[in-house]
Amino acid sequence: MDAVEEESLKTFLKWATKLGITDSPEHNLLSHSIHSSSCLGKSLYVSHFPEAGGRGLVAIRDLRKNELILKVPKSALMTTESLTSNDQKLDSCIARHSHLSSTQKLSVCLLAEMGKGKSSWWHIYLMQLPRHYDTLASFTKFETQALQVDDAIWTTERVISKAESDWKEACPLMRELELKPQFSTFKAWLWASATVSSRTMHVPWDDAGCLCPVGDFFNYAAPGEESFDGEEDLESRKRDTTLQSNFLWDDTDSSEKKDVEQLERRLTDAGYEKDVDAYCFYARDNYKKGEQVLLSYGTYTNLELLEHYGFHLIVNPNEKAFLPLEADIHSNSWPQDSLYIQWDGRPSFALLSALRLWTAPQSQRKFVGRLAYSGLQLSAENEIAVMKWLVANCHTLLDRLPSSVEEDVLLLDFIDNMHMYPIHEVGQIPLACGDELVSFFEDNKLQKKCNAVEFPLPSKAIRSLERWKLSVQWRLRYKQILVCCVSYCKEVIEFLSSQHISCKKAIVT
Ligand SMILES: C[S@@+](CC[C@H](N)C(=O)[O-])C[C@H]1O[C@@H](n2cnc3c(N)ncnc32)[C@H](O)[C@@H]1O
Repeated sequence: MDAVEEESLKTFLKWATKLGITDSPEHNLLSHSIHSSSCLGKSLYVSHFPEAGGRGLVAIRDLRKNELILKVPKSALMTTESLTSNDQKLDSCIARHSHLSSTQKLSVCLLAEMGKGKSSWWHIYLMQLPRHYDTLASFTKFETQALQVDDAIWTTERVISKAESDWKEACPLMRELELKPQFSTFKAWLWASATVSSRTMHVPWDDAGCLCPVGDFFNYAAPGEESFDGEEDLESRKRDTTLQSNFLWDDTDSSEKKDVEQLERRLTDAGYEKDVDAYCFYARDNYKKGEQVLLSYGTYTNLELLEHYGFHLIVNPNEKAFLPLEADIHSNSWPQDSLYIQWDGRPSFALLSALRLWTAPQSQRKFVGRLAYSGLQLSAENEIAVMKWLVANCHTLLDRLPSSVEEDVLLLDFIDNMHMYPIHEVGQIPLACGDELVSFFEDNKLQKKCNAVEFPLPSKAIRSLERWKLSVQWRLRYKQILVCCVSYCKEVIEFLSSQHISCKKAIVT
């Protein structure tokens, strides 16, 4: 953090203190000195975590799981309501455009507030917001194609066109508000909508949520990593629930459902609490002094994290790799989005069950249906056929993609070290993904005389490089899951085949 950023952070933390934001919430808010120079310093402080989210919050003492560690009063939350209540013109214009979604309205309010510059009551907070984001909506065509997997490319294209149509719909409102031209461009819209998407927190009175100063410094940890007090993990509980509600036990005990609901609620470590009129944040785990304190924003796959937050995780227990499936595999009963390969390479409960049933002879399907839906193997032959189907389909998919795992690893290594080369002769770069690299240079208009590229790259190209890297990392992770699935299936085949042989031997002898 440079001196200017440090000064700006200090000013912000002092401003936040005056609003009653505190990391020592056990003390009465009123007794907490509003003359203190920082609202942090008792439990948390702002720090930098280059490998885990950049700016974030560090524990400055040991924290206990479930301990209340931050409280942000309602008066410090930025919402459409709070922004319009101080601005009559904004209020009446928004009211005339009631057809816009709540996120469109909050995005416009945010741009209107930015347009006020230093005269905005929120100016000090607005200066703390990132200047740009890497969410999918900001991906160029080149960066989108770099995802390689059709589903991911389609999702990105859909997200980009949704952002464009949202902006076009909001343009008449922004014209009415007479926003300065730079605050009503598509680029400005992308910034505002990414701010809303990546930083808002749920509040019960507005679907768009709220911007929560200081609370929005928490970086993300995926739910599913921590233990649920010795209970089985949520995914398996959820799977059970899906199974129960869809097929076999429609008369599920409602206490069972409540139990799962309760577990789901505990996925959120923060929430608006009406009785104290404040947003309250609880430690999701025990933290040692010096550790980054994280928050779970919800359960997301890596593509969803990219879409809403502009990052993804190397290890994400909620990651899913989808395979193209023939219609009759899922037509039976399972929702299509439950049929995937898990982050560890194992087929999901539903995919395994659907494949077992689909692989069984047509005449036996009715008879073995109950077994399959209960998650049981139908027979060793059936299981081997399922595993072989998975191996073959993973291979087909991997072969169809333009680059291999090894090539992606080399490319990422090259991207990371690019800055170390003073000048590149593009034609001489010995990389399997050389064509892609040339496209990156062309896309960013970086080629100069004699095909050479000058470093350091301009800042626009550096940002594009970051997004390209996110795409390559994403597709690499996808391929690694398929590779893990192949290994897993081969192990199962080997195990079942050896058992089958020893069984036959036992019968013969
Ligand atoms: C609510 S903000 C968290 C604070 C943010 N780092 C900041 O500087 O303001 C969410 C953003 O932080 C980043 N982020 C959060 N958790 C992350 C993680 N585990 N890995 C990488 N980036 C993360 C992403 O850019 C995301 O959009």
